[in-house]
Amino acid sequence: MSDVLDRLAELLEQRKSADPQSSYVAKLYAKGLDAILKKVGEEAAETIIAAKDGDADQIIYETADLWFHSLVMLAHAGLGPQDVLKELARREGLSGLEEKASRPVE
Ligand SMILES: N=c1c2ncn([C@@H]3O[C@H](COP(=O)(O)OP(=O)(O)OP(=O)(O)O)[C@@H](O)[C@H]3O)c2ncn1[C@@H]1O[C@H](COP(=O)(O)O)[C@@H](O)[C@H]1O
Repeated sequence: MSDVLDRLAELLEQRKSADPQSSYVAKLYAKGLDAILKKVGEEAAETIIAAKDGDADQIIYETADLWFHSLVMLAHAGLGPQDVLKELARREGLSGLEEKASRPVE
């Protein structure tokens, strides 16, 4: 499934040189970092409301909006989904170590 994130990240890179009139993402880049962060904030709030309402379809829809705008924010910072996935993988390794460390010595 991370293929979807990689393909989207590549598209977001291409949009850095696209015409803002022809693309939502190019328009967002043209507006700048504050506009991108505003969208991340709005989508986070909409995701929270959807989760409170408990409607599964709406939770998925709003989370997709939040992930998408977070990917735009990462691309603006010269980063991508693989950077975040690497960090999660690193934590996965860490939690394994913590688990082992907390096991009683036999
Ligand atoms: N995944 C998305 C995606 N998710 C959400 N959105 C847009 O994000 C916006 C969500 O904002 P809102 O829900 O607040 O709706 P809105 O009121 O229309 O938005 P604003 O005008 O307030 O910004 C909508 O305009 C959606 O169209 C997306 N726009 C683009 N993509 C992907 O990005 C690719 C490149 O898009 P373009 O740059 O438009 O070609 C597309 O092929 C898609 O794969």
